[in-house]
Amino acid sequence: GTCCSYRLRDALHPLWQSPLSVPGGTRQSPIDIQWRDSIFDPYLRPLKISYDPDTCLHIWNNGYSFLVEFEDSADKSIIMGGPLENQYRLKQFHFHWGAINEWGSEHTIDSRVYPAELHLVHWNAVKYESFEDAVMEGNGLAVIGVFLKLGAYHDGLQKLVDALPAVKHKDEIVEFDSFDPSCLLPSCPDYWTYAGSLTTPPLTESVTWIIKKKAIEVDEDQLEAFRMLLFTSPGEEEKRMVDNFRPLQPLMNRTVRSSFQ
Ligand SMILES: NS(=O)(=O)c1c(F)c(F)c(S(=O)(=O)CCO)c(N[C@H]2CCc3ccccc32)c1F
Ligand SMILES: [Zn+2]
Repeated sequence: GTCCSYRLRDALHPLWQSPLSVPGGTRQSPIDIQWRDSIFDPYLRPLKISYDPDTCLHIWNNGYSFLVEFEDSADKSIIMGGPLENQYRLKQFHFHWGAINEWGSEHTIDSRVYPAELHLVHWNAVKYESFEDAVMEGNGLAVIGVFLKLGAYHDGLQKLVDALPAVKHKDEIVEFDSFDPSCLLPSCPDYWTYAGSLTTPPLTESVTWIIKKKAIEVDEDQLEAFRMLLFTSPGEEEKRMVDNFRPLQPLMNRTVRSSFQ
């Protein structure tokens, strides 16, 4: 029956590329966000997001996920406000997803798992010279997380979905232009925020996480398109790119703040 295959699936599902836990880590990600334990912070400002579609460079399968990278040599695609002291530049966005719709997101809300999660990765270009420097600093990065749930077809996502066959294998890359990722954000401004880490190597504790309360809806075919990507290079034995999420990490001595009551 399906139940045992789930258990089997769970037991077999490959550990995400990063170690389960980081020795000495006190602010690791992802976490389960308990809505009732989050604290409304009236001093949290609205998040200001301004992306320039002309900074969009290419879409790339790097063997972990597929990502869309942006030209970040100027303050063209930026976020500010919210919990952030400075302006952060968009570097890339990528997704995490499961082999089936029952799991796939990295963060969870009251233990609810979503089939996928979008991450928009930004770096503090006011304080640091480069993304690589910012990755090592406590206030270096800001990642916006958006949950994807099964529902209506998502028009904005389709341009990405249509490009995926061209990056089926690891290290395939294609030009991708004039895409504005704000079309992937829910219209509701509400978010949670907490101090965390990258969820892939180098797992540095340099991320201010901003997790949107509202999920965006995508349809089954769009989710399935993610699952036809491969972790493997051409010529290697094919391994489907699925379950590329890190397990939940302990909250330890952290508070999750909400921008809403
Ligand atoms: N969930 S997450 O937001 O922590 C996160 C990822 F999950 C993820 F897969 C990637 S990656 O670029 O695809 C793989 C390399 O780490 C990055 N990329 C970042 C991490 C390190 C690094 C170095 C250069 C460019 C981008 C990144 C990432 F920030
Ligand atoms: Zn991610």
